[in-house]
Amino acid sequence: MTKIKLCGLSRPCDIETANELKPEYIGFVFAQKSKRHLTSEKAEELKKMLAPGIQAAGVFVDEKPQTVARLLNGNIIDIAQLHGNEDEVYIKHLRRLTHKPIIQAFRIGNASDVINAERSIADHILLDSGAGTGTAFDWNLIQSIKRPYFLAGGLEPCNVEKAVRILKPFAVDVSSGIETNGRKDKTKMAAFVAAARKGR
Ligand SMILES: O=C(O)c1ccccc1NCC(=O)[C@H](O)[C@H](O)COP(=O)(O)O
Repeated sequence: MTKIKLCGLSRPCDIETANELKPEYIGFVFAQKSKRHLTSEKAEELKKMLAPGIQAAGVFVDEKPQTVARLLNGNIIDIAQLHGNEDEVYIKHLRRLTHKPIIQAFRIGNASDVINAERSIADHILLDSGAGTGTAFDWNLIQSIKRPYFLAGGLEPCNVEKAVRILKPFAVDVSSGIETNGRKDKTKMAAFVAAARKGR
């Protein structure tokens, strides 16, 4: 059954909404240049509010492995989402610092990107068009992928049901599609979760 990840939560009211909607994952963005960037102190405060059973992913872009491991081992996040140029050497290094799971994100522009994603040594792969940009990649490129994946990029309440029904991803991941004027929108979050569940 396709799981749901609501990414880029940054306010207590976003966590309250997530606790009501019960997605399997939420995401905190630690990428320095992101408009959704959170400090570790803020993330810790929000994580304490999060209902048990919802896992918090931390989104990083080429962050020091020690910083990622500190957040994982301190239970501020439960899973690391690597969204930069992190390679096998980086992932092996991070694995020596923590036993927590790792998602590696891939930008899918052609068939070789899909092959690279399938070969990842990370626990999970996430297929995206960019980095929280709200645009979709060509789903035809992943019609015959064998490995389970998080589907991301341009998902919205109006297209997620179809994505789940046709592609049957391990999980769907959304950020821009549940925002209004750069803030998470409770109505859109609820509509997204309902539509994703309808497609299961
Ligand atoms: O959200 C960001 O600002 C961000 C910055 C740098 C790296 C990754 C980032 N976001 C990742 C995500 O929000 C999602 O995993 C995914 O890209 C979905 O984004 P969207 O297309 O906006 O739904």
